[in-house]
Amino acid sequence: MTVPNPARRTSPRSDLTTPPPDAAEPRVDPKAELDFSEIGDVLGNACFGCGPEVPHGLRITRTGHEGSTSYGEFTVIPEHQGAPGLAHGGILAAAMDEILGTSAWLLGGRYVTGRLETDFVRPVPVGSRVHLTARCTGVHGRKAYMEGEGRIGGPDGPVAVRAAAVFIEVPLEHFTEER
Ligand SMILES: CCCCCCCC/C=C\CCCCCCCC(=O)SCCNC(=O)CCNC(=O)[C@H](O)C(C)(C)COP(=O)(O)OP(=O)(O)OC[C@H]1O[C@@H](n2cnc3c(N)ncnc32)[C@H](O)[C@@H]1OP(=O)(O)O
Repeated sequence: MTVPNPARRTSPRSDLTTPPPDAAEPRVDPKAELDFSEIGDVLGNACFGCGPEVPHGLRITRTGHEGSTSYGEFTVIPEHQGAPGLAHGGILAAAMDEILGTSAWLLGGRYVTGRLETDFVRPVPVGSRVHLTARCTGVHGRKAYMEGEGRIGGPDGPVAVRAAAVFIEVPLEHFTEER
């Protein structure tokens, strides 16, 4: 098994996903917390990240949140493989997108991913339970700066993936207008 080189940098952040010096501290909207599951129900459960019955989906379970920090879990199934026996990197990036997005939506706006940066730190075997954590590191205008990680086997397990992102706040029409 490949082990991460401890001398390697441990943050995936580029300048584009680093909050500017005048970014505001994230403030969670208590109403967003209350309405959170309701919004999900209204939009249906077809989400590849969190839909509980999506065939071969990630079926991420949101296990809680504290401030802008949110937690989730999923199990890597054979259909998530890239190399034999190991999770596909795109699957892990999708999982990070989902948990980072969850933390962004806790801020109270409607957010979409503008940029997602990912470090794949160690391979994730099929059958692994991956524990996801995300948080907001700053807000600047419509941009919410996010970071998070996925750990194997438990909340204190070894880090397998780290991500940093910018989510952009969009109006409702982003989702409803005809294309
Ligand atoms: C999302 C689903 C929600 C379901 C709700 C359920 C309830 C909640 C439950 C659960 C939580 C949700 C979990 C979801 C997780 C998955 C999220 C996804 O995968 S979202 C899909 C992928 N992303 C797209 O499809 C975006 C496609 N792109 C666009 O639509 C546009 O490009 C957009 C909106 C991102 C920006 O376009 P503009 O025209 O509105 O705005 P401009 O002026 O270009 O940018 C505004 C600011 O953002 C910066 N910006 C834009 N793109 C950037 C980028 N790629 N990197 C860095 N900065 C960027 C710009 O530099 C600008 O900054 P300056 O205000 O000037 O300082």
